Amino acid sequence: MIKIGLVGYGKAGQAVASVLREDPRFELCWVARGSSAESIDDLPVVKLEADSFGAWLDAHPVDGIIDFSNPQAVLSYGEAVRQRGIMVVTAISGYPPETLDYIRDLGRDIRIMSSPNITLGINFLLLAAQILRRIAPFADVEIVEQHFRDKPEVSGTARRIAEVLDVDDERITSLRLGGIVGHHEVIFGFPYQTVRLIHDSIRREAFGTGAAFAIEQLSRCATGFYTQDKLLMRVIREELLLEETLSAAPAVSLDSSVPADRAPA
Ligand SMILES: NC(=O)C1=CN([C@@H]2O[C@H](COP(=O)(O)OP(=O)(O)OC[C@H]3O[C@@H](n4cnc5c(N)ncnc54)[C@H](OP(=O)(O)O)[C@@H]3O)[C@@H](O)[C@H]2O)C=CC1
Ligand SMILES: O=C(O)C1=N[C@H](C(=O)O)C[C@H](O)C1
Repeated sequence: MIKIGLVGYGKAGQAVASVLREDPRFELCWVARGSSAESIDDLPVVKLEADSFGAWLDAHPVDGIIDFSNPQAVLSYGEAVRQRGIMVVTAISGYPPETLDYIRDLGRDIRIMSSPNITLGINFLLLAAQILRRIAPFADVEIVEQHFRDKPEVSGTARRIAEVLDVDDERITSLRLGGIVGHHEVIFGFPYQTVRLIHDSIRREAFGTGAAFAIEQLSRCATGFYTQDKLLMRVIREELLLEETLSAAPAVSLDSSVPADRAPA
């Protein structure tokens, strides 16, 4: 069982906590918050402060941390987890470049995954979009992202899509309306056809299942910096390799009277 500490218990963190608590592979041990240490249900809560977090980790040891707080938190817990070899899945979407550099540096000593969108659906869309971009670099590309009314910044997901497709952020259109959890659409404009790749996060629990996938995959990885699309590609590659191995395996006769090379396919 993987023991987890959750950093951030806001809109996303609460949904992630509910998914983790229902999954028998994990034990959610505690929550770190920014402003209060009031307990949540039966969960221990700590106010995240750099100078005391190491002692908290020693008293409340975990195998991994999942971060749905804000871009500053990793600067408060990074060295404490580095010293203890604790793996990290951070889902923060708006890291400044220097903080991303710090996270990559943490990857020299621990397993750490950082992705602006942790859903499996978006990371599959990223892989599909990159394939289409490679075979049709001449196509026009536009990106649409839609989120709940109060989301202040352009989605980190949209910026990541623009980055991997090598298109300018000016091709991103952002809409803010109602309670939309997260909608992303990549539109490829060809002369005589249009391809639309669309992903909708219907409920924030989608971020919980993505985080569960990430921390479980990360527990099988070597020390290093990872992204969710790389962890997903790792599983796809393993599956394809397994399929290739199985299909290349010689036919095996279960009937000793029939030579293996004559066994039915
Ligand atoms: N990668 C992905 O797939 C997703 C990423 N996100 C990202 O996750 C982040 C949080 O989103 P959302 O839940 O909507 O935001 P909220 O504002 O609802 O929640 C943020 C939470 O972080 C806590 N927090 C703030 N500072 C600290 C700190 N230093 N240490 C610990 N906790 C802290 C706050 O705790 P308190 O209330 O106690 O101050 C608050 O509860 C955003 O960056 C968002 O972009 C969100 C969804 C999906
Ligand atoms: O703030 C959110 O909620 C989300 N933020 C991420 C982003 O900025 O891309 C991911 C997801 O769309 C939800």
